[in-house]
Amino acid sequence: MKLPSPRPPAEIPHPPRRAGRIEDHGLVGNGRTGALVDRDGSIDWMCLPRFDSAAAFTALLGSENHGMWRIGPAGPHGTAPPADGRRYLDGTLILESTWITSSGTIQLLDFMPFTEMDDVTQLVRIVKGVSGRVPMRSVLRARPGYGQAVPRLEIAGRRANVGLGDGRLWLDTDAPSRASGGDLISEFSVAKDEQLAFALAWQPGGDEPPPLPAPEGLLKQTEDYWAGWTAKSTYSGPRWEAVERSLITLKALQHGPTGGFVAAPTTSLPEEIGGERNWDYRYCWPRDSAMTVEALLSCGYGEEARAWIGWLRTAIGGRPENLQAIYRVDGSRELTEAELGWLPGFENSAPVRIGNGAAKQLQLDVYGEIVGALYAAQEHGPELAPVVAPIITNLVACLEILWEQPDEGIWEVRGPRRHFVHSKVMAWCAVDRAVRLIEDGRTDGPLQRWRELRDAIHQQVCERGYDEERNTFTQSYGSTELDVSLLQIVTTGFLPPDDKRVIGTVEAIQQELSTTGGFLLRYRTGGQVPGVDGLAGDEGTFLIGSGWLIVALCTIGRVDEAEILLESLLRIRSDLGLLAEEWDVQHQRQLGNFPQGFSHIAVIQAIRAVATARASQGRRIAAGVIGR
Ligand SMILES: OC[C@H]1O[C@H](O[C@H]2O[C@H](CO)[C@@H](O)[C@H](O)[C@H]2O)[C@H](O)[C@@H](O)[C@@H]1O
Repeated sequence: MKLPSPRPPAEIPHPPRRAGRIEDHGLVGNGRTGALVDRDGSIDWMCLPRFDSAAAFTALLGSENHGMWRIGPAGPHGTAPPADGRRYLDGTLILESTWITSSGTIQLLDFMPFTEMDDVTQLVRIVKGVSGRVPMRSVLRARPGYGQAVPRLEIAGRRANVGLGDGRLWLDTDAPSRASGGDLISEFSVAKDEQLAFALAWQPGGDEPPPLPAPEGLLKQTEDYWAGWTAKSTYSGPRWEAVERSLITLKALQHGPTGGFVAAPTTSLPEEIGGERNWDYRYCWPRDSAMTVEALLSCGYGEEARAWIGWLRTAIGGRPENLQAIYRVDGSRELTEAELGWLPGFENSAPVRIGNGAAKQLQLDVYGEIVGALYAAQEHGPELAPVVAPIITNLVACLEILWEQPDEGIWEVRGPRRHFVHSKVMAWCAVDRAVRLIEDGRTDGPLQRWRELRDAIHQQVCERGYDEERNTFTQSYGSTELDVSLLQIVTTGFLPPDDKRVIGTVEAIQQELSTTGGFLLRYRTGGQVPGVDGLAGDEGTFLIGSGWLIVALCTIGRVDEAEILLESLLRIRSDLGLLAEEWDVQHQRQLGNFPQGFSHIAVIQAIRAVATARASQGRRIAAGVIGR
C-alpha cells in the first residue's frame, strides 16, 4: 500500500540533511521511545510518544524539512559543524558532544529521563561552556506525521508548544526564542562555566502544560538510574566495557510499560544504499526479543526478562496457535505495511516503509527462540518455572502440528516457503527444552511422545537437510545453498561439537559466505535477479552471523580464529560503540536499522564465548591437561 504524497512541507531555506552515515548517530532513549542525534547536534529521528508512533523528526529519511532539532555552534545558513568529539558518560545513555571552536569549547549533554510520570516523554539538552564564549543556535523544526505537516507553533514566555495530533510538544528554555516559518529558533551564547538547558516534553491530549522541568535534577536522576542499572551486571570479564555498552543499548530497546523489545528504533535504514531492502523494525519480534532476553539473562538481568514474559503472555494471549512473527509494542497485532511516498529515504533509498508485512508469515524458528528464552529464564529464576511451563507446553503442542510445514524462516523471505533447515533445528530445540523441563519434574507433559517428536525432527533434518557429498547442512531441504543461520546447529547443541557434520558446516559457511575481514553474508543474494528471499539487489554482511560464528568457533575449539573475528566485529562499532544490522565491507560503513538488537546480542554472546573459552583453556593449562 502506497500512501499518497501530501502537500510538501513548506519550503524553508535550509540545506538538506548533511551527508552522513548511519553510524554517525548517537542514541538516547527513555524506555518508551528513542532519538538519534547526528554529529552536528541534530536530532534527525524521534517517534512520539512510542517507538512505533509516527516520527516528529524525520530528517534521517528525508531532508531537514521533514523535521529535526539541532543545537550546536552557530554556523552559516542555520548549520552547525560536526562535533569534535562524542562519548556516552560512563555506564549511561547520556550523550556528550564536544565542539572546539575558534572562540571557545562547549559541550552538549543529550538525555531522556526514565520517568515514572505516566505518558510524559522528555528529552533534555544541556549546553555547558568549557572555555571562551561560543555563539550557539537551536533550530527546533517539529514536523508531525513523519514530516508531513508544519504544525502551529505557540510561544508564551520561556515556553513554546506545538500540537502533534494526539499530543503536544512543550519546549522550555531560558534562551531567547522566536518563531520563523514553523521553526523555533533560539540564538544565544555560552561562556566558560555557564550553562543553558532545553527541555522538550511530549504529553498526551490538550492544552494543560506539563510541570516545569528541572534539567539538573533530571540529569542527576538519569545518571543515578543508569548507575543503578549497570551495577547489576554480573559480567566483569575481558572487554566488559563493550558488553556494558551493548547491554545498555538492549535495555534502551525495551518499552518499559509493556516489557516488549523493539528490534531497532528506526524504520527503513537501507540494507543496500539506494536499494529496496528497507524495513520497519520499530516492533516486537518474539524472535529478536527472546534472543535479547537470553543475552540480558547471561549478564544477570532478570527483571527485563520478567517484564518481557508479561508482554509475551499478553501478545500470545490464550491462543498460542495464533502466534504472530511480529507485534506492536503493546502486543497488538495490526502491522499493515505501507510506503511513505513523500520521503526520499536515507541517501535516496526508497521506499520508506512503515508496518511490516512479515508479521503474518509462518516462521517456525520463533517457537525455538521463545522456548529457549523461557527455559533460560526459569533456570535464572526457578520460581518462574510455573509461569513459563504452560507457555512452553502450549507452544510445543502447536509445533507438533506445524513443524512439517514449509515456512518463511528466520530471514522472513518474501519468496516461496521452503523447508528451512534452521527452522527445523529451532523446532527441535523447542521440543528438546520442553522434554528437559518435564524430565526435571518442572512441568507435566507427554514425555514419551515429545521425545519421539524430538527424535523425528532430528532424523528428518539429518536425512533431508544434510549434503553428504559436501559434508554440510544446507539452507533448505534439497538446496545447495548455505545459510549463516545453520551455525545455530552448533550453538543449540543439535549435534555435538566434534561431529564431522558440524565441523563441515562451519567450514563450508566460512568458505562460501565469508567476505573480507571474516564478515558473513546471511546467504547469497541474486543481484538484480530475485533470489531465495524474493527481493532484487544485494545487502551487506549480517552482523549477528559474526556472533554465531565466533560462538561456534569457540565451541569447536578454534578460539584464536574466534578472537580475530571478535576484534574485527568490535572494530567496526561506531565511536559510541553502536552497531546497525549490517556492515558494508566494500564501503566500510554500517547498513540497516540502527542500533539493532541483533548486532548487540552478537557482541555480548561473542565476547562471553571467547572469555569462557580462554578461561577454560587457562584452567586446562594450569591442570597440565594442555601445554602452553
Ligand atoms: O530480509 C527480509 C526481511 O527483513 C527484515 O527482517 C529482518 O529483521 C528482523 C528484525 O530484526 C529479523 O527478525 C529477521 O530475522 C530479519 O530477516 C524485515 O523486517 C522483514 O519484513 C523482511 O521480510
